[in-house]
Amino acid sequence: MKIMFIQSTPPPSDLPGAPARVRFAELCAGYPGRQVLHRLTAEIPALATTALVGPNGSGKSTLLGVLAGVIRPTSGELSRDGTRPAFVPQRGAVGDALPLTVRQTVEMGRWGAGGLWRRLTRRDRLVVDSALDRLHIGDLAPRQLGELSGGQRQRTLIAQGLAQQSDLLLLDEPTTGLDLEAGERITALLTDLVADGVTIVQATHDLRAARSADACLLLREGALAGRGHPADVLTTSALAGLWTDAGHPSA
Ligand SMILES: Nc1ncnc2c1ncn2[C@@H]1O[C@H](COP(=O)(O)OP(=O)(O)OP(=O)(O)O)[C@@H](O)[C@H]1O
Repeated sequence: MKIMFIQSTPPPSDLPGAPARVRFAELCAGYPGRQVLHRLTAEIPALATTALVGPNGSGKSTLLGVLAGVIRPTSGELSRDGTRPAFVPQRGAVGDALPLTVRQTVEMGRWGAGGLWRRLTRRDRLVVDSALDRLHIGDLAPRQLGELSGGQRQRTLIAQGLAQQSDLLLLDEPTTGLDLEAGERITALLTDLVADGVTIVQATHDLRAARSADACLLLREGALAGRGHPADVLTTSALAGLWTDAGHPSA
């Protein structure tokens, strides 16, 4: 898919030698009456993990929304070939009170393949089983979402994303609020998914997770404050400058 608003030169590569899964140039986007993203030019390398980092309100979720195709750019150029992206929302955005089991939650990932509430096919059920296994939550399948720990719920949401069988997985804060071990398990899992052919983009306040990514986009007030390898982007001085007034991310 390619949306063109303004012609501009292609952006340089964030991972030298790596093909891009998504490119955008001079991209502007936001909400009615409120522009949030200002002239972003970057690319998301294919078969790699990219971390979107920045203070609260810097536009990370909005950029994920643009990449997911649910927020339409107001100007600029966006090119995202390949399958429809799968979006994994913030854990907190999924209500505790929803009367859904883990399995039903993962099955919702198949709705896009054939519409709401349709009967699942045998193939759908196999895809769901495989996503549950991949996230090691097969034994939790009958449990209610509201009974799960933060890490278990996060794995359920990622399984729902995997069930969409997209080659582009967009995650909003997948490790934020988890303890060290649960966060590291999620990070390791995302790395494994890349080896399976998936391109990962995650918005995160978790600097450990961001530093283990292959590429990083640093946002400040909706503009790009840095892009490239996390070691080059997430420097002490860059972070100190960004978070002076905005509180600190988790180291
Ligand atoms: N639905 C909306 N309508 C209007 N403005 C919005 C909407 N969603 C977010 N915003 C505004 O857009 C700006 C960027 O928000 P966004 O959620 O993209 O930031 P973020 O970097 O993901 O923040 P956080 O780290 O707190 O999740 C904020 O000023 C926010 O108030």
